[in-house]
Amino acid sequence: MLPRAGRAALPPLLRSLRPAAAMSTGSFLVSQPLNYRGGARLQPADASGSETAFEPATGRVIATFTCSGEKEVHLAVQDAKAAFKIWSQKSGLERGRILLEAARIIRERKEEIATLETINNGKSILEARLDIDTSWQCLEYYAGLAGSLAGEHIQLPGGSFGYTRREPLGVCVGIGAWNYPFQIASWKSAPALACGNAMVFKPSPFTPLSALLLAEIYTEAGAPPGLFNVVQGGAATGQLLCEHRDVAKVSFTGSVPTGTKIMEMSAKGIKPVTLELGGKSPLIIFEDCHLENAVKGALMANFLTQGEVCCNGTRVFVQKKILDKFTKQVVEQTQRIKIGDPLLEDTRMGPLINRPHLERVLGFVKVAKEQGAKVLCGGDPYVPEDPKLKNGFFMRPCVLGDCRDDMTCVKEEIFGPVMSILSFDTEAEVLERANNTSFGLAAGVFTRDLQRAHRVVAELQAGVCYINNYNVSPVELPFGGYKKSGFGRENGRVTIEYYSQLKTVCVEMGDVESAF
Ligand SMILES: NC(=O)C1=CN([C@@H]2O[C@H](COP(=O)(O)OP(=O)(O)OC[C@H]3O[C@@H](n4cnc5c(N)ncnc54)[C@H](O)[C@@H]3O)[C@@H](O)[C@H]2O)C=CC1
Repeated sequence: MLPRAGRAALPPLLRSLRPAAAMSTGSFLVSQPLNYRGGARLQPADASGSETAFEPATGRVIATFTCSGEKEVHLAVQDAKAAFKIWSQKSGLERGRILLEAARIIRERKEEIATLETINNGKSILEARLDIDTSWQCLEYYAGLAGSLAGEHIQLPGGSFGYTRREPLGVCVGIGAWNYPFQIASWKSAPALACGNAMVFKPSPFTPLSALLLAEIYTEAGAPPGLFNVVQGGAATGQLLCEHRDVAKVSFTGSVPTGTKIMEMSAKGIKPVTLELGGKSPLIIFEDCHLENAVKGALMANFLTQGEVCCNGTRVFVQKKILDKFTKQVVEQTQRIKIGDPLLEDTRMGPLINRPHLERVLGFVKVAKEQGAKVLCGGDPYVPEDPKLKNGFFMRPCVLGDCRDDMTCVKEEIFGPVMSILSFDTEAEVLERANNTSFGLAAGVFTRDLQRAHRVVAELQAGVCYINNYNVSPVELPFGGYKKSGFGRENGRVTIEYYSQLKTVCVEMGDVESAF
């Protein structure tokens, strides 16, 4: 392990954030630059408009910042290129040691990072802490793999041989969504850096803050300046990154329409892409399930992070015999979810990300009603008693009954706390209906029949399947989608292949046998 830096050596924002208890809902304001380049925070060299970030719980503006223009994007990529030269020459073990130190710092500062995440995203502090846990675990996991990255030795006739080298790609770009800001930055950067790449990361303009902490932590852990840079901005800045000629790869998390554009832009430069896109995942509850677990699973599948989760199992198919019992329990438990100040320990659901998104989600509920669905609970705006939260973007979690496959709420990704319950009779029927979507991110099945569980999962067209649980994401397991939910994977050993390339070296030990 590297020696620990003392408190006095901390970058300014980290100092200003401590202790986490000093930050409370309604008080935090950002006053420092939000770009990070060459190992320091700075204002971008040029601008391509500006953006505003909110505290969703209060509706307050907490940051107004400049979006990076062409010059700033270029400088960030050049800094990353310079760092890549140093970093890619290090052994895997040396890189792993720095990642381990960064993981240790994240663990040590978990409370302040989680607090900042909650203020900027709105998710409950309980969930934000879990996000930070999966983040440092991801760094630890790839730190462990870094030292074992290797090629192969292949014997050829006459004593000749070949070998392969697993080499990094160069400067990788990460573009993130707003629902898991710190975790997305960690899930992209950890495997990228472990393989010897450098990264320029662009967070969502809704959640620009926590990626800066990760950047500062990498520097504090001993990464060369420029190894992990942050540029702020929206679509225009993202586009500049994707189109930059010195960028070797783009890893994107976000919506299908933006993913399509990323792929088109990357195609022009023949750049590999990883796309982690949206979903409309099925959760199938068979009558022989452990009902209590299935109910808990359905809530986990729908209401984490206010339902703003790509892999949520929002189409809940329930076998007819247990439909009423299951629905009753789901509704009771949903009504008990405590909504409010996300920094309070007992809050289980915070506000949605912003007002337009809240209105969009409420609009889906309205259309569902018009199309014949029954609102069994929630689905309306919520105003907490605490006066400072009166302008927050809260709604009550919603369970929709009497849903049909042709309803908008069953077909489209809502990205909010809205569960649609559908009934089914047979396994064959439910499989066909579950797969009848252009998405394929995740799927779940609850049953006590072991053979049925594996048979059903084998037929489900989804990149991540759960048996008797939902929405757990151990970093050891690959995560990613089928169909329009994207391709490439994050987490797990396989992700090394998405951040590295193989060089084949052919060695002749005899004379050249020429055809001429
Ligand atoms: N599969 C997965 O792992 C996850 C997928 N998502 C998906 O993300 C979506 C919600 O996130 P949003 O931030 O609203 O998605 P979005 O697609 O609007 O934005 C995602 C990111 O792309 C950037 N961007 C937008 N236009 C761009 C362009 N033309 N070129 C380059 N970058 C551009 C945005 O600034 C942001 O950083 C949902 O569909 C959700 O399912 C979210 C989290 C995880």
